[in-house]
Amino acid sequence: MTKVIALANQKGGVGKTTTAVNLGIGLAGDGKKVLLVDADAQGNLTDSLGFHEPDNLSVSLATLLTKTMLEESYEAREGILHHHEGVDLMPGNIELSAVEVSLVNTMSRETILRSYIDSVKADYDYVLIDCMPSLGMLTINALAAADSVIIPVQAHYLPAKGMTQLLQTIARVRRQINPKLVLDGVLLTMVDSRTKFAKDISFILRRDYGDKLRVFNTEIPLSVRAAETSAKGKSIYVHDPDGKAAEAYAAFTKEVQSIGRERRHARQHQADHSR
Ligand SMILES: Nc1ncnc2c1ncn2[C@@H]1O[C@H](COP(=O)(O)OP(=O)(O)OP(=O)(O)O)[C@@H](O)[C@H]1O
Ligand SMILES: [Mg+2]
Repeated sequence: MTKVIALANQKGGVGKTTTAVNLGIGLAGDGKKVLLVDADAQGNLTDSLGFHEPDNLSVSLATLLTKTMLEESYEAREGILHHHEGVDLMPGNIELSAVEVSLVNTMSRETILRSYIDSVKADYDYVLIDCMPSLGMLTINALAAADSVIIPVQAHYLPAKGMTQLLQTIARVRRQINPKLVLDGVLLTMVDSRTKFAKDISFILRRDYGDKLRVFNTEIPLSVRAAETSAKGKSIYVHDPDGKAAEAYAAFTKEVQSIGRERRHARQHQADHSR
C-alpha cells in the first residue's frame, strides 16, 4: 500500500522542503520506492534536487494537473525525473501559480492533485508532497490527496495562531473531502541545542493542542550543513554523512516508518476484536 504524506505549514521557511528531500531520500535508502511531488510554485524542491532551473522544464506538475482538469490523457510516467540518490520527482515551477488560479473555477477543484497522484502511486511505497507556504487551493489539494500530514515547525518561533488555523484547515478537509486524513505530527526543525526553545515549544504545543498532537521524538538540529544541501542538489546523507543533521533525518525516517507500522497494528487489532 502506498502512503501519501503532505508536508504542510503555511508559515514560510520552516523546513518543509528540506524535510521532503531528506525524508524522501532516507526512505529510499531504506529500500522504499519514493516519489517526491513539488506542489510549490517556487520550485524549491525541484531546485534542491539539482534541477536548478525548474521554470525551464517543459513538463511539470502544472502540465499534468492541467491535463487532469481537462480530462486529457497522459503517459503514466510523463514528466517524472529521477535523482541519483534513488528518488523520483514530479517537478514543480512557476506555472503552478496559474494552475492554482484556474482550479478555482474547476469541477472537483479540491481533488485534481489526488486524481493525478492516484494515477501514478501504484509504483511507489511513499509519495511525499512538498506544499507551498499558504493554505490556498494547492495546499487543500495536497491535504485532500494525502493519507497523513507532517507539520515542520521552526523551533524558535511560537507557532501560536498559525498552528490553530492549520489544524482547523486539516480538520475541515477531513470532514468535507478526505475522511481518512490523519495528522502524523509536528517535526521541530532548526533546533539550536544551546537554547531551550525546542522544549518550550513542545510544551506549548502539548498544552494548547493536547495529546492528540504528536510531536516527533526526533528534532532536526540547526545546521549550516543542512542549509547548504539545496545549492548542491544533494541530501544531507551525502553532503555531510557524519553530521548531526544526517543522524537526525535518519532517525526521523525510522520514526515515520514506525508510525505506519503502529497504525497497521492498531487497525489489525480493531479488526480482530470486531469479529
Ligand atoms: N536544519 C536546518 N538548519 C539550518 N538551516 C536549515 C535547516 N533546514 C533548512 N534550513 C534552511 O532554512 C531555509 C528554509 O528551509 P526550507 O526551504 O526547507 O523551508 P520551507 O518550509 O520549505 O520554506 P517555504 O515555506 O519557502 O517553502 C532554507 O534556506 C534551508 O536551507
Ligand atoms: Mg519549501
